[in-house]
Amino acid sequence: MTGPSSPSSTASHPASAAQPWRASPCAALTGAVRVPGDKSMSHRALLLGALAVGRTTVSGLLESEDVIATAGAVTALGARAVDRGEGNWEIDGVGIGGLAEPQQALDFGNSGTGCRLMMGVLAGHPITATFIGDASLSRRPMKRITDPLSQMGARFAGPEGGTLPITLTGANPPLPLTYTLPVASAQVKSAVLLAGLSAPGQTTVLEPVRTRDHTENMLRAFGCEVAVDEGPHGIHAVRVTGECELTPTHVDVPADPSSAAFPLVAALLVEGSDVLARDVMVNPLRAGLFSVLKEMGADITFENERETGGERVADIRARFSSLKGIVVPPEGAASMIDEYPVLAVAAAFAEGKTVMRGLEELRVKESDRISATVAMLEACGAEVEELEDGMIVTGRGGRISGGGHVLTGMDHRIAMSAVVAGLAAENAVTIDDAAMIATSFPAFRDLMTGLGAQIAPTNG
Ligand SMILES: O=C(O)C1=C[C@@H](OP(=O)(O)O)[C@@H](O)[C@H](O)C1
Ligand SMILES: C=C(OP(=O)(O)O)C(=O)O
Repeated sequence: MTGPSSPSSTASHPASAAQPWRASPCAALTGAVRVPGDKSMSHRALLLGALAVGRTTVSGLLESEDVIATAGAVTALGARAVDRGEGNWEIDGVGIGGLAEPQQALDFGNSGTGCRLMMGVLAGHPITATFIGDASLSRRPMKRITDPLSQMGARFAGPEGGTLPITLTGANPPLPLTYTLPVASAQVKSAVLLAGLSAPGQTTVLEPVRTRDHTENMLRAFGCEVAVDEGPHGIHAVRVTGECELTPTHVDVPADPSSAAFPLVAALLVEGSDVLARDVMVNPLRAGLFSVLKEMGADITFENERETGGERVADIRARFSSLKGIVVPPEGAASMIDEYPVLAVAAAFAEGKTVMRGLEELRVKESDRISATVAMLEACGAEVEELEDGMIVTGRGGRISGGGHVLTGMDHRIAMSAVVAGLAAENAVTIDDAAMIATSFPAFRDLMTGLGAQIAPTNG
């Protein structure tokens, strides 16, 4: 690919804005919290709202940097996303095919989901748009998206390696496609389905391993027919029929299980703790962490299980527990893909070996999350072995020493996991930069200190 030169100002967090923190051993964490709205659903609510005809309303939208980048892109494309305060948003949708060419490059900051799903949306629009992001997003692979969307007729210009900046010219109309996912990725699945909305006929994504199905669920809520069936060898086929009209609706976004993981794991590790996380989305394709922790002996209970807006929701209670190491089933990786860094922290406090494999995808997240997690645990005095596709953590069934300094590598989940380690370890843990936490969980420190955590900015 050839195309635009590197963006001039895409790093949302220049080095000068680094925010070093110290997380110190604390007494019991107690209380009830409501972590912010689910990130995956928030991106999708904005995108489907933009593609509907008329006004969609959203409550509980996650107002983090990643999601705000998507809201900005939606508005730059002519579908106004308006903040009505306290997580309530309105999106004035322009209909499938109705988005306008943006005046400037679309900057997705640190967000793989926003960027990749929007590529799918715009692949079905006869317009040209340039996608840029911060240093982390500019390293992440985009060929996984541009390959299927090229088969649908979209054109891409960008660096040979298939990274941002990329200029996309949409197809008019795109061709329907049947596509087998080469990696277990809900972002790739969603990009193809979203492009398929503009295609005359049926677009099918074949999933050898099931991934989060929020795009499918939310498309149904907007009145679009999505068929899911299980074929030979357990391969799931997800089909959308294009050229439909999306009807505006109200989306109520439940709390994000990937964010709830941090206070809940901290409660398991800090002696005497008892924490309740309210309204957490527990879609089985997202809730793998909680099953694994229970298998490790965690005292975790789902209370008040119910359904909200097409998704299962529960209040989750976690109490201090003695954990034991297990072999984490690799086939469940997609259902907890963002939770491995904090699971690895829990494993470091468990008795015995926890084996985590089948995690190649972790190498292409905001950081190389296998290397970054291993380095984090080593800095905190834990025993860990890095594997090509995962890691083995050996715990001694008690507190780890802590006392280390963790490099977060522009990765919010490494930063929050290191904080959890510091709260439960024998000695404080410092992190070089907490700034990225705002990409998914801006209120993290306030929420955690409200439970009794000791987390403070330092002078570096
Ligand atoms: O579709 C989504 O909302 C997401 C899918 C996952 O990425 P992959 O599709 O790359 O696995 C996950 O890591 C990301 O945080 C959110
Ligand atoms: C991988 C993540 O997000 P994204 O791919 O949207 O950047 C994450 O939030 O852990």
